[in-house]
Amino acid sequence: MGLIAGAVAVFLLDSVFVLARVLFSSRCGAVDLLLLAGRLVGGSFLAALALRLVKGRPLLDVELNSNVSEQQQQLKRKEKGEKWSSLLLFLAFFYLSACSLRVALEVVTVDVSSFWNSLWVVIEILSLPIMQLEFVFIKGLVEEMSAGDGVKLSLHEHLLYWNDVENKGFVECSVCNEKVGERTGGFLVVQCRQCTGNEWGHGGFQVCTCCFRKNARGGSAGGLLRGDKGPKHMARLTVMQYIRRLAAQVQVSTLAMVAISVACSQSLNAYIPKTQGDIITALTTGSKDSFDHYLTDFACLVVAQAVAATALSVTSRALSARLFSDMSIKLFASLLKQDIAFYDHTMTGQMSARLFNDMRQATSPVHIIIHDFAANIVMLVAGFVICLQSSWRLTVLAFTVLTPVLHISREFSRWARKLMASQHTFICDAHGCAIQALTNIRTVRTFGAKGMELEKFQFHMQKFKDLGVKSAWGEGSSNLLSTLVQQGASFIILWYGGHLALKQEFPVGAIITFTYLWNRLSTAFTSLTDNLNEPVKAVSAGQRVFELMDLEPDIAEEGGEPFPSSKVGISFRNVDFSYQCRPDKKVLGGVTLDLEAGKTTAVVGKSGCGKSTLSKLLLRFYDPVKGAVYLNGVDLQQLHLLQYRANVGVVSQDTQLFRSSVSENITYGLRATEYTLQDVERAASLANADEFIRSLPEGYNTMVGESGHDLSGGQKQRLSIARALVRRPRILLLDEATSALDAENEAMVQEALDSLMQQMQGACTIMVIAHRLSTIKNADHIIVLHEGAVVEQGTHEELLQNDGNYASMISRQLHGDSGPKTLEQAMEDFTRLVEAVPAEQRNQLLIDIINLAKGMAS
Ligand SMILES: Nc1ncnc2c1ncn2[C@@H]1O[C@H](COP(=O)(O)OP(=O)(O)OP(=O)(O)O)[C@@H](O)[C@H]1O
Repeated sequence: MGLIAGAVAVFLLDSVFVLARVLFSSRCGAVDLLLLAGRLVGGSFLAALALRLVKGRPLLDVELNSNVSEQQQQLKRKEKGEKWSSLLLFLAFFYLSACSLRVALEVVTVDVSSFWNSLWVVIEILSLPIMQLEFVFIKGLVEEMSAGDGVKLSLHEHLLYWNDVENKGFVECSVCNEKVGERTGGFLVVQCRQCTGNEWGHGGFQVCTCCFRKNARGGSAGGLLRGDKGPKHMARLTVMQYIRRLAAQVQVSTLAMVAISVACSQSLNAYIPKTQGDIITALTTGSKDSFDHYLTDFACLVVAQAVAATALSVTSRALSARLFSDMSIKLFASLLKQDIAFYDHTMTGQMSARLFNDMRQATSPVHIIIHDFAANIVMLVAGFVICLQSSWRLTVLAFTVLTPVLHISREFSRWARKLMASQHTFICDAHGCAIQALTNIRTVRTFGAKGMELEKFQFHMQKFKDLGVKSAWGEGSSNLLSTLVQQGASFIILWYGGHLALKQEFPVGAIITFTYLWNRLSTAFTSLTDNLNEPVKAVSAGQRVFELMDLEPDIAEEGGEPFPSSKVGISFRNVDFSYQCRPDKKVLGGVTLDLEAGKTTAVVGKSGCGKSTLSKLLLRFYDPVKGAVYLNGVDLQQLHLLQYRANVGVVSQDTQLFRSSVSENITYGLRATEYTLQDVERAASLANADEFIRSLPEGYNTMVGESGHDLSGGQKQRLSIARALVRRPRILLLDEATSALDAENEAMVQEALDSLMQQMQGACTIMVIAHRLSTIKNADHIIVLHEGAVVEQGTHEELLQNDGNYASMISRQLHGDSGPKTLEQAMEDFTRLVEAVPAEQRNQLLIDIINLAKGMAS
């Protein structure tokens, strides 16, 4: 409605101007009448559009084949409407620009000595911005009318319109971050036009019908932003909001210093041509006193301007550096504190791209905002005032040309924004591809997938290049047009000002002032419009940076009850759990179990039955979808998570090491005051790792390569066991990882694990995901998981007697999957087993086997 009211008001105002011109101007010739008629017709057209809009009728009723779906009809209507609207807008733009120039040329020749003439001139000058406003409203209405019918989706407050993805190939869905369009299977996209409605067309809300449907079903759709409870949506930033947020990161005193230096340096810069003009005028009139006076002023102004410009440069650079560093720290802190569900859905490349590329892009325009925006705006305002002082006629002429330049630049910036958004997506894809391949380089080489990875990278870079070339051509044409229009203005100044000067009606110095100033103003204007894209580009990067900086995890690590000092028992009660990316697959269903305080509980079951998921819930990487996990009767969600995790020791299957010394890897996460060197060596000895660590070139100070690639699997496991031991945990989670190790390493790791469990026995509550019979058998309690449910539990003997899942699992372990073996085969296996165990442990092995056999016989 605002658009309609504005359009009608502008139309009425313009009609008044046109009528006043026809009635009161004695100079109205044929051309003027033609132009005036055009303005009236344009205005009527505008009013007609407004009326059609009020009646709710679309601008173009497109005849469509009745076979096509309603969605496709809307899309086609919109496509056709957009073509028509581009043509109409092009015509309106040229027509109104011609009208403005004609009015300006006429106004400057009027003699303003009489009151009526002056009044007429003021009215005509006021009509110039009205014409521009008329264009803005025509544009708004045409775009609104040609948009086709919008749809109302529950996830957004405004009407959404079908978005034509065919021209670009794809767009990114704002909800699920997926690329949507013909390249990805043709899901349709809807877009909010009101949210995109700011002047740079920024802030698009695009949602694909695929993800919207999933979203409506409460599914797992969602983009990068998510917490433990599901996807999150952040409001889109507008350019002004982005600038305000950037400013909020900076101290007020720094901002004030920058503002003062901008104001001083630019107003002095605008005033210098005035003094230069005055010097020339003093020369042409032969006034020595004036000449000396203006020359002294000139010298003082130049020095003051240089000092102010230096202050500006120093403060703005210092501000950029400080902003980049402060914001990077905040973003990294935010990336570190997210829920595990967030990392499950995010590629490392995506996160590092946000931390480095987006951060650089988001903060880089600070320099541009200060130097090209603030400085140029001050220059334009100060210059405009000085221009008006020198000659209002020349000012009217010159500034009439500026508005078309602004429109051309704005149109280009809209187009370029779309290209840049696509370019950015391709470069992020390429980046993600490269990081993934380099992180997993050994797998890539093992599977001979080098060529395939390169092809994927090439595909994205090729797209990036194509869009870059297209953008370069567009920029070139836009520059050509702007330059021609600008130089046209310089020509008009010289032509008109020169004629006045020849008639002695205008001081030569004023022409010089005007020409110098116009050069500075047009440079300021060009640089302002050239850089219009920069904040837009930065807003998308800023959006990505700020939304991540604002993202709060659902599972808070701080706050809550302290860890109890007594022994801890853990119980799962009716726990249901599914991972967010596979919401339909229930990984755990109604799990109820107890890990008794100070006892060892073994969890056994087939691969994929949910054993590791249990330990992840225990670490509170995720919260159960239903039910709860209790520690001494207190829900884990009520505990201080950092304190809780500090008391849990973990030995997992995939040991992750960092690029630092062996001892730093063992004490990872502990502060220097929390351990001594003896603690580290003791932990390493108990973990069977001391000997191999001492054989390394620099012992405990040897640097471990990235991801520990220069250590064997067994050595890494033993370091991980030492890491768990040195923390003196009260809860221990062991994921027996012996399958990937050779016999010798396996024996050593097992020995280390046994020693770890022995050390912790009694003082520590242990949950072990067990594969080895001796570990299972020695556990105080055994829980058998099958397809996410607890199917049996008890001691080894009790479970064997049950003759259920556990008994058949043990039997499979002993006999292999191919059924009972012959006595000879069994003896061969037995001999191999005995040989694999270190000599000093063979007796124990034989005793274990005899006990087991007795148990089975009874
Ligand atoms: N982050 C995840 N996102 C989605 N699904 C997952 C994730 N982690 C595990 N799963 C799935 O959950 C199920 C249980 O996995 P879990 O790792 O708990 O099994 P497991 O019993 O420990 O298996 P294994 O003994 O082979 O380690 C599997 O089907 C697995 O594919």
